[in-house]
Amino acid sequence: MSSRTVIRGGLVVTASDETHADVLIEDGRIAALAASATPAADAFTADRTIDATGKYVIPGGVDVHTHMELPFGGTFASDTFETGTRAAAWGGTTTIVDFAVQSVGHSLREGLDAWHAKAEGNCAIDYGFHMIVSDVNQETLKEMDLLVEEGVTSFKQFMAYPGVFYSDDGQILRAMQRSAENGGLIMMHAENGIAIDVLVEQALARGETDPRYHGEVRKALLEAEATHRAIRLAQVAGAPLYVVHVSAAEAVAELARARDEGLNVFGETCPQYLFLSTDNLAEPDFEGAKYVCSTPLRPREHQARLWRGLRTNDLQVVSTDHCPFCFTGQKELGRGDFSKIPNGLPGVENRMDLLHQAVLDGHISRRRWIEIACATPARMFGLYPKKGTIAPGADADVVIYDPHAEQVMSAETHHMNVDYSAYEGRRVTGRVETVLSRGEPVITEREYTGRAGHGAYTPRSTCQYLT
Ligand SMILES: NC(=O)NCCC(=O)O
Ligand SMILES: [Zn+2]
Ligand SMILES: [Zn+2]
Repeated sequence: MSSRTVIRGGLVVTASDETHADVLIEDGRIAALAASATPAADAFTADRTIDATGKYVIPGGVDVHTHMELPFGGTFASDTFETGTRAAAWGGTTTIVDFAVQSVGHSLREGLDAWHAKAEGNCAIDYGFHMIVSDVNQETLKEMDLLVEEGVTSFKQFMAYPGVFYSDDGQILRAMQRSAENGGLIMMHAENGIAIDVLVEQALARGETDPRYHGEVRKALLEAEATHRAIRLAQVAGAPLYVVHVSAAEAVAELARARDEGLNVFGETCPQYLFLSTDNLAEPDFEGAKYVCSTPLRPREHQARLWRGLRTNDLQVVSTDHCPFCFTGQKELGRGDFSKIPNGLPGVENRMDLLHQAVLDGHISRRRWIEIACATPARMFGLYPKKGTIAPGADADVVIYDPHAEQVMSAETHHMNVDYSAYEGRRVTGRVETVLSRGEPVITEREYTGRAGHGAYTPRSTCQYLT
């Protein structure tokens, strides 16, 4: 039986437009938009009406960098696909793209199957997968072609974490050459991990064991150097490149230079680099461990360059790199040795709100908010226009957003399965009120009305952002 919902009276904000319009949803998709209070809109009939007067009607967020249940440093990221996707919905995100992991000595297929098994039947919102390639060999390269065909069209490689996820330059070049042929997009963790490991060893030998040394050894110059090297390897391979979790001003400069040269090089940053800094890493009593992630938080001065990059489109996407570890029992593994603190921050629930606050603070425009958090990530990873916009034919992944509601971020009230908030006590204006995923209410006026298993695996086409 056909079901129809109409959202009336809101300001519909997409990456390209802001219009007071009513939105008609039919069978899980956007059926039509019409200017509010006009005969065309009044003609919309529906089983359910949502009053969005005074609110924004925005596309559901697309977070293309999450790590639910990631094994790391002898433990696992604390959000499962069930808890993590529920929290994402609370924060106005309706699609995640998570990272399936190939372990060294195993195939891509084994890794992908394992991640499908973790996610299937458990997600509240739609999801797709990138593939972490940890072991580039002839078989892996062939498998990359098959994965692209079946909708896993992006591959993460690491210039960091020697002995775990690390690929050397030859392996990176080979994977890039393959992606130049098969249409895949290489996502790069750009830090010189070999040099960093030397600095880690030297710091520990000097007795520098506190969390703040994590930030000191993972130098901005070593992020910039790796970013430069990745760009030039991609150029030699004739492949596009997407650099993940960019945090250093010097790395943004490398991306900007390459883009000025006309290369298909893209960059993502994350809220933690825009809103947090080495001040957090230096918090006493081991509290700084809460902020250990890689690339690391940087001194506050880097933030202005990141915001500028977002405005000038030298950075195109803000995703979360959501990779939560509880302070108790997980981050504590690194007491007395910062290199044993599991790397990662929680944030899947906070991204849309923090970026809305950035609109209010004058860093970005309202449409740019939607562009970097919804539309471009969808385009970059082959999900557009099904995801990332509000237009006829798109999935009805829609958020009713109250731009005036005040909230204080806190672990007391968040829904992520982690015992601290990286933004504890931060006041922001703006809050998600209602969330639809393919027309189904997941959050209804700040009550969870979704269900594990509603979220569907979403195969992706290749990158739609190439020039
Ligand atoms: N970023 C981080 O610290 N943890 C997750 C793994 C990664 O993205 O490198
Ligand atoms: Zn990474
Ligand atoms: Zn990550």
